[in-house]
Amino acid sequence: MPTADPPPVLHTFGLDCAVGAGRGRRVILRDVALTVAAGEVVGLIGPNGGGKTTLLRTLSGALPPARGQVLLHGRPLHRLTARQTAREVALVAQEPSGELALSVAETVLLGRTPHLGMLQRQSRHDEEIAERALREVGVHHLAPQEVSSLSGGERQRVMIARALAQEATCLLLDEPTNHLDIGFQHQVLQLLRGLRITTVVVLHDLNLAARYCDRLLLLDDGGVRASGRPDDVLAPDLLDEVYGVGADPVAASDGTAQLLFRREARPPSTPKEHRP
Ligand SMILES: Nc1ncnc2c1ncn2[C@@H]1O[C@H](COP(=O)(O)OP(=O)(O)OP(=O)(O)O)[C@@H](O)[C@H]1O
Repeated sequence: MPTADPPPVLHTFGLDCAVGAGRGRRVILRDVALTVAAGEVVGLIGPNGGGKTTLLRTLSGALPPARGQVLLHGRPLHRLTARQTAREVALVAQEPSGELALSVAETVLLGRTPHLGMLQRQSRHDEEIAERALREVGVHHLAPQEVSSLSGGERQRVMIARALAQEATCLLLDEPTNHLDIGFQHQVLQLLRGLRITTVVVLHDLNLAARYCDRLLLLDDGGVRASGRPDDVLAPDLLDEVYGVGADPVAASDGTAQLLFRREARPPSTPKEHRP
């Protein structure tokens, strides 16, 4: 008997995403269709306030869907316990919270928490996984230092190491290249690609998104404006419409398509319908 293909790691249908509660509740995105297969790297792009973080938080289970569902390995995310979700999904938020008083080593070891039983302490095995994650991200030398003493870029890499220590099957990263110098931006994205873990990553740099993502989802005006291969999504006409910036595609020496942005840009405060 033929075996059925495994379900995608992430799948949404009829998904509306909202923030706030009660009378302050606001639907930010409507009808988001997203399917992420095992090992794929999908980039979320779009202008400020377009809903990238809101979608990422909904995919992580931190925000409940306003409508529709998120399926994780074919199972409705809202039916999983926080612990079950944390074994499968690691979210690296834009700003770390709460870990600043801990050392780097302790922070990364926290990534093992979903794998421990009640009152169970981390074992040597957990410490080895945490040490490997620190090495993979190139911050092993910072292990004894307090997170509060790190630079923005070092802190960012520690948070990625913690996500790796979590050994989740799906990584969700909100602007992981924020604060990183150009060398580390490429290093971190190369590392993520090399891990072959299913990844959804918010990126503002469209050239990094083109280079490192298999597919892109462009969020704007309350929904998905385009999705598909980077070459298709990063079409100059669409970028002009969404960002108000002219872009010329050029071939990089390694053959990947990159964008050269023109200097003139429409003022971002001009509503789109009134732009020249
Ligand atoms: N808790 C909240 N209450 C009310 N509005 C919110 C809340 N969180 C986010 N928003 C609003 O939701 C919209 C989408 O925000 P979101 O952070 O998802 O956008 P983004 O695409 O990640 O933006 P950026 O590129 O600037 O990080 C914004 O208009 C934002 O002000």
